[in-house]
Amino acid sequence: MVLSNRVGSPTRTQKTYSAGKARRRAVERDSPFGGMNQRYAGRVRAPGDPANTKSTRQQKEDSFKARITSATKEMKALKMQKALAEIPYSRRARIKEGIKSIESFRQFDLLPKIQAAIHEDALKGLVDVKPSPIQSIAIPALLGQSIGPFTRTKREGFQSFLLAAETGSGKTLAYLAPALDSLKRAEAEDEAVQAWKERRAEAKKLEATPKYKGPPFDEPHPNMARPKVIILVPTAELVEQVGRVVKSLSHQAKFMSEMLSSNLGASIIHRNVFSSRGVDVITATPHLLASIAESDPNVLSRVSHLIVDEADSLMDRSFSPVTIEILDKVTPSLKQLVLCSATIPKRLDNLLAERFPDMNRITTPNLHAIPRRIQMGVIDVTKPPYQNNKLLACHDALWSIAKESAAHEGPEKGRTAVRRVMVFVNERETTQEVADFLASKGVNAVALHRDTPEARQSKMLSVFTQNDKPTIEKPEGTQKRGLQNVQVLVATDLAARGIDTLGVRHVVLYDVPHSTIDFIHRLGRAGRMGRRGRGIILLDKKDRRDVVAEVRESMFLGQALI
Ligand SMILES: Nc1ncnc2c1ncn2[C@@H]1O[C@H](COP(=O)(O)OP(=O)(O)OP(=O)(O)O)[C@@H](O)[C@H]1O
Repeated sequence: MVLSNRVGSPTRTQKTYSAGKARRRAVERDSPFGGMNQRYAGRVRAPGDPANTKSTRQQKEDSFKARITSATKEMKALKMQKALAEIPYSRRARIKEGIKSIESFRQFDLLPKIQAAIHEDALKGLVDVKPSPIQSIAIPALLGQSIGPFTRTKREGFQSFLLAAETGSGKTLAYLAPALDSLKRAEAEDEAVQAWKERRAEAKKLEATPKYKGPPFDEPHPNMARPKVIILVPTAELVEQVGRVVKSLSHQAKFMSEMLSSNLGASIIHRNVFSSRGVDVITATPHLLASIAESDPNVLSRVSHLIVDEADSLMDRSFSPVTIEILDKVTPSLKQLVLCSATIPKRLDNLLAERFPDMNRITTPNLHAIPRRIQMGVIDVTKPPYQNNKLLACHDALWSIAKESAAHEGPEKGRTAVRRVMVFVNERETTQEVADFLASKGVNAVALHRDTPEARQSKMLSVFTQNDKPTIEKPEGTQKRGLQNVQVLVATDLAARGIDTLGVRHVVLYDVPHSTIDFIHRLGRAGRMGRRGRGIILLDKKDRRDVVAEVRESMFLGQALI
């Protein structure tokens, strides 16, 4: 018995069979049904194609690459309504390289008082402060300084910019610092304001003397009710949030700011904006500002900087008429228009290309990618023990968060950290249903939606925006007690845009979001500015598993969603 040394080679029958198979395949490929039921989309080469002369190895490599690209394209085409504009990876790499050279805010041509306000007020308490990627690119570009990946932009008419960066990446400071810098420089050159300041300083000195009996200084400020910088945001909460940052910078940088939202009563708005004090910066919702401008057109007569934060919302169908109306009114005096957003939906992309073809688009390398520091887990609600009971699954998700927190020994013995969790749903009605169910199980849960009174909305959200680390006495034993250390806000997309939820590490996606844009905004409430975060998504039978799988894969690979 001798073993054959040709055991690896195909037999004659096998050879004939393979040749036949190859021939049949070639015929099928050219038939009207060619290309169907194939594992990979192949490429039929015509005789004489230069690719035929490539080495076998090269051909194999090419076909592998083609297979991967076509498989990825096919997969991407399947999903998510292709809602987001695509940004080529070559451009992202170029920007990433440019950012490396920026290590400190001191590298920017910002006035010393603005630098001081950033370090000592806006980012107070943080050590080793470094500009975030969007700040590294946007601040020099808006200042017209040639450092980083963007070169100096041309200055004629008004300049327009789009700042697009991930959620929680410091966009507010990226647009505020250059706008305030420009405001202070213009003020230094404004003779009327300087003369008024001198007169006021003298009058104040006089008023401080004990013998002075005359009237107090009440000469109107030259900028009375005529702001130079306007920041538009979509909701009253954001007016307060952004307005607070502006106010914090105003102490050192010395300017006057106001907030306009329906949360503040109409009389307060009237008293503040039309008082004899000047106002330099206004943070407002578009509708309120437009209605004030209607009664007094002078309000918008000297605006040099218009900032549209959350531009993907403010340029959508419901807001865009009023946003554009304000833009048209400020255009004669405008120097810079800045649109700011965490996502560039295709619709916004097209609108900008049409209306502002010369817009400077400033995007970060990781735009549209959910950071890898956010983990996402999935609970399949169709499986036991849930049997399509989503409410139960949501309760269990919170239970696992509570347990994880209780297991973590905090700095104080016998105490456990309180976890603030945001649960996002698609429909307003579901918020109350979920909150009521959780409350019936002893969870501290509240519902927030468009019908919640605005003052109450702010109060609810304020718990989740605090950057503190509350603790409670460590619960023992029963499940009910275990859930005392979670605080839950059940909300619609209303709470998903722009709110700086620094106190949130966990987000539960009760419903699968309608688009990648909503995925980005909702998951973006956790893991802000370099922090870690966790998302849990509940999948029921009507949900698109392929979409969720793809989002998870993109998150794992650190790739942009489309
Ligand atoms: N350079 C920095 N270093 C550390 N923290 C920063 C820096 N810049 C801003 N922050 C902090 O990061 C947090 C998020 O900033 P901000 O709200 O501006 O993010 P955003 O990009 O506007 O988010 P969103 O897209 O959700 O609106 C804030 O609490 C802010 O104080």
